[in-house]
Amino acid sequence: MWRVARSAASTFRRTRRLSTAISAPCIVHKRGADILHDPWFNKDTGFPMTERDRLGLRGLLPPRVISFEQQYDRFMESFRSLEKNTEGQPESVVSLAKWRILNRLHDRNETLYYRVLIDNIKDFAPIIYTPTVGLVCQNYSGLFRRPRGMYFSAKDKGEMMSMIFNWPSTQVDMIVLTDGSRILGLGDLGVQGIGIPIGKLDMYVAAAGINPQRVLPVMLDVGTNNQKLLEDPLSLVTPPHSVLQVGRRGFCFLQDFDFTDLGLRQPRLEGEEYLSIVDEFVEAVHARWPKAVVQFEDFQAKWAFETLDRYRKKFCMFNDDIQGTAGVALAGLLGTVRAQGRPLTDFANQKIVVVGAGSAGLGVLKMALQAVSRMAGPSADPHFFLLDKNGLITKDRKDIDPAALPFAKAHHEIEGLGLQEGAGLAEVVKKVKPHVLLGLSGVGGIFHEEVLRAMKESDSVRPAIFAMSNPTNNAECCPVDAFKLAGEDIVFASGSPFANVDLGNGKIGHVNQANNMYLFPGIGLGALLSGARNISDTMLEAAAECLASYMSDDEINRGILYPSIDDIRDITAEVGAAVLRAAVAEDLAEGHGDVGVRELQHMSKEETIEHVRENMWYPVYGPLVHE
Ligand SMILES: NC(=O)C1=CN([C@@H]2O[C@H](COP(=O)(O)OP(=O)(O)OC[C@H]3O[C@@H](n4cnc5c(N)ncnc54)[C@H](O)[C@@H]3O)[C@@H](O)[C@H]2O)C=CC1
Ligand SMILES: CC(=O)C(=O)O
Ligand SMILES: [Mg+2]
Repeated sequence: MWRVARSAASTFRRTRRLSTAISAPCIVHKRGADILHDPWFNKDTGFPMTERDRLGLRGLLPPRVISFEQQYDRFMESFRSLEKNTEGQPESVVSLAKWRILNRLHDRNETLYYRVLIDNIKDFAPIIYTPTVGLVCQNYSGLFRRPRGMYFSAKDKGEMMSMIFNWPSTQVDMIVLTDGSRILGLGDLGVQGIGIPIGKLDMYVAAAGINPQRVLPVMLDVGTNNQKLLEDPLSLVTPPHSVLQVGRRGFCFLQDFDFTDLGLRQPRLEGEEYLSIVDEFVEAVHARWPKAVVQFEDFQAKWAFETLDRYRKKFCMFNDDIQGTAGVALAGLLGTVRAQGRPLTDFANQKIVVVGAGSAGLGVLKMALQAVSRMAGPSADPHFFLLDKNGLITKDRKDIDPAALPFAKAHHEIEGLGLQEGAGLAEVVKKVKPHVLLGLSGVGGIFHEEVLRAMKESDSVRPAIFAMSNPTNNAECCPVDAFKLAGEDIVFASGSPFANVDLGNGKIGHVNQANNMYLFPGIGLGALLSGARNISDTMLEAAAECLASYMSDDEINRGILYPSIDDIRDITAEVGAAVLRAAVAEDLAEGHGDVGVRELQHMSKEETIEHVRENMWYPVYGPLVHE
């Protein structure tokens, strides 16, 4: 059994879980074919005979009962043969074929789907999350088969309070919401952006053990400013050739695809009209599920900041691109200080060039500034340099974004370096000689040869290059170029996964994945289990510190800043516990379920971690009981 196991260690982990997993009975209000068509309850051929009798399934399935393990093996076999059969095909073709086989299982049998996802997270995260999820969003209207999640459009104004009750689950714990306006580095994809909340919530189930019956992906469709979607509803954002090639290989067929965009065909709402839609949605959610945690995802910067300010004190919500990214980047930046053999307080002296002054870049700098102030006092003078598409941002910038103002350089700070307003990236890197170059620009390849070579002259013994933009093609540089041009001693991180680099002579250039996936599941889980009224900066700092301290000195010395994605449940349990404890300490916790605040207050750190672990859902076939 478990032929897919890649190592003895993972086989052991899986076997242990199998034998200790407790399968509580689950009440269903359906019978017969309705159960087979419901992915929450469907076990395919895995229904035991007693259950088939009890639920009116006898005769609706072939007679042989197939065990969960056999179903798992069969799925993995078909996945591996798909890999084999698509060898040599263009990468987009292979990725979409893999996404489709997983998506079909997701739509049919969630227990089996999440089990294969959890056990093979390293292989499957790049399919259900970045980078393939970007390709899926770009082609979403064509790939659409069954709805998943909820769609609230500008046309639903006045109806949302009743619409929210159309969702079939009585309890929802986690909601991921997008308006599709800035999907990864791919821009405005309108309603097609729904793939992102779905992918993020898959990570919530896999990493944080949120019960998939209690998650809700949401698309707020207020129109799109993507001319292609507006003007040419019969075309995809990317040409459908990849889909056609998959068809020729026999995995899907051209006639399967309906190339019609599925969203509102109108320009995006702006100003008060826009906000009134978001207000109505947030109030409807709060009315039905007052303790649900809401994650805002991939909103264009102006609305990302505005909605965060507007709701963060009123509801339990956070913006992943601003706040989750900031924590992951800060943890990585603290790791690079350790990798240089410096004490953590030296972070205050690091020269950091951030390229991209949007929701992510500004979020990172804001959190980094808070960290420097904690270390060196409020009068600390951090050495941060911020660039956007118009180059270095200084106080001379006309119409400067108020959110960027705290990081804009004054004339006297840069004149000694010979820099001025709007200086280009290569010039800034050559003159500043930064310890860290961090990209959150969404522009693929802007850390070009001249920039990377300039990093070789960094004042750091271990310069760090973070090319954090997603998906893969939007990364500011690839690791092979970074190690080749900036030197083998660099520390490297990217937002989407890349393979480690073979540097020859047995040396490996380690590629870290600096992605908010290491924090958002723990932030959401910790907030949920604490019953926090809202998500404070202290809770977010606790998450970042927990991630930063997770790695051993040996790993850090080898340039490994983040845990392996195989350990994502472990790190999420620790982050969740850190967030929970911070909420309790700050008096923001109200308890969750039958665990009240007093009980949470009395838990030690280890007990809190154990409590978080025990509350993680794990996919097993439990007995179904009809009511
Ligand atoms: N690794 C991770 O966990 C995360 C990665 N991201 C990625 O970061 C990227 C940016 O996201 P947001 O900040 O939300 O986008 P945004 O659209 O709010 O900001 C982009 C910024 O980049 C700047 N920019 C554009 N072209 C540039 C150029 N040629 N040179 C310098 N700056 C340039 C823009 O002026 C703007 O300030 C996206 O690709 C996204 O996928 C975002 C969140 C998390
Ligand atoms: C990872 C993520 O949240 C982004 O690229 O937007
Ligand atoms: Mg995002």
